[in-house]
Amino acid sequence: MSGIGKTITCKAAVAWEAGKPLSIETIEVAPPKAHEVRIEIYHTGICHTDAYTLSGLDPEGAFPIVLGHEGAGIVESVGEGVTNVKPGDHVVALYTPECRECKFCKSGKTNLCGKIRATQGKGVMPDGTTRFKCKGQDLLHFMGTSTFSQFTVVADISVVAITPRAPMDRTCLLGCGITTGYGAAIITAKIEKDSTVAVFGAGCVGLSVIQGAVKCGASRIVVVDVNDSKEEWGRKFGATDFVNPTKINKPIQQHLIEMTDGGLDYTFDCTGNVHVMRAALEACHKGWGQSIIIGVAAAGEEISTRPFQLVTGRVWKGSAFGGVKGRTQLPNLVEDYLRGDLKVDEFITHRKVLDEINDGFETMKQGDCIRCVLDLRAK
Ligand SMILES: NC(=O)C1=CN([C@@H]2O[C@H](COP(=O)(O)OP(=O)(O)OC[C@H]3O[C@@H](n4cnc5c(N)ncnc54)[C@H](OP(=O)(O)O)[C@@H]3O)[C@@H](O)[C@H]2O)C=CC1
Ligand SMILES: N[C@@H](CCC(=O)N[C@@H](CSC=O)C(=O)NCC(=O)O)C(=O)O
Ligand SMILES: [Zn+2]
Ligand SMILES: [Zn+2]
Repeated sequence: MSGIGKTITCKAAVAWEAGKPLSIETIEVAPPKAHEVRIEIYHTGICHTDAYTLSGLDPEGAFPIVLGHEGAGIVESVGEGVTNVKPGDHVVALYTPECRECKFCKSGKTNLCGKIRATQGKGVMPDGTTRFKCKGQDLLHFMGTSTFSQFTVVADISVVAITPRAPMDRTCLLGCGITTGYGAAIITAKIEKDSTVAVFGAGCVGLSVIQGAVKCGASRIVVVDVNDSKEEWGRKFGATDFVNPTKINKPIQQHLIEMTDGGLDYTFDCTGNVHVMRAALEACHKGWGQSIIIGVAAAGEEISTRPFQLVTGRVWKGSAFGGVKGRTQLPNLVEDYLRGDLKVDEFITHRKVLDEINDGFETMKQGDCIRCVLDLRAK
């Protein structure tokens, strides 16, 4: 019997309150309203941003909520007026939507879309309500995606159809970490051939920056990480050098400047640590070096440096979702992956089922985890 137009009951990992483990619950997922899409999520990655919001340090974090934003699945049903996807389409959820109509989308200058950002940040659908209920209580949505549920509802501008030839246990990772780092190198920084690059933090995002830097023809790619095991990871993706900042007897920026005849052309913060962000900026070459902040820092954290660093030509930038316009550009990344031009499988170090999601969060805190992919349908 078709469930179209009806409420679906399924399993989800619910974050009832900050700092507590997630709870596997049976929840109700209402049908999609106009310009909304209900997706059966097959696979989702766990990203550090999920842990950040769960920790209570996200100023936009509110509870109870269904977290998760790195998900792939199949469209179950669509609301009135949806034209970009249809039931049966294989899709990736987009926490950075693309409406193609707002000032941001039309600017040609950014991938940030303004159409639903305000409601997304409040954890509700564009009409101000939620589609999730558990034990009679409304649950909030997260980043417009909420992929830690077997079914979710998203705005139609927050989803992109991709080829069904691509396995969803891999394409889910294009919903955040890989796309973010790769795009930050290629789209945000636009690294030129023969450039020198330093990547601070070699997790999924940092390794993806390395992958992008290699694609752009960087001549030298230095990984800076506090964990020595990240040297091998960095080299596997094409890094040429590794420095552990805890094992040198001078500030890391000074060390890098000495290593590279005055500093790097491009540096990337992939840690979320504001002190690392400062070091990354100050490790840039005078006159032209650019530092791109990707890491997410906790509420109350601020960056600082001497203005002289900017006066003398260093540039500080940020990047969300790698500057990638999801509906327009994500299908091409999937094709790149299928052609063997984009590494994705290599990032998956752990696999778990939904019931094991809290182990997945614990695993993520260990240095040997790059990405843990959850299968939401397996037991
Ligand atoms: N802007 C955006 O669109 C996005 C931002 N993010 C953010 O990007 C950041 C990175 O994500 P992800 O790759 O998943 O995270 P990971 O934790 O996997 O990677 C971060 C790496 O940085 C290392 N590290 C920690 N402290 C330092 C330090 N002081 N100097 C150098 N290296 C350090 C960590 O080592 P160890 O493991 O030992 O702690 C780890 O290897 C997070 O803040 C995340 O929230 C993620 C996706 C999208
Ligand atoms: N609510 C958070 C915002 C954290 C943040 O910067 N998120 C990134 C994506 S992180 C993905 O894993 C982002 O896209 N930012 C742009 C945006 O519009 O949110 C906070 O306030 O810290
Ligand atoms: Zn993420
Ligand atoms: Zn828009």
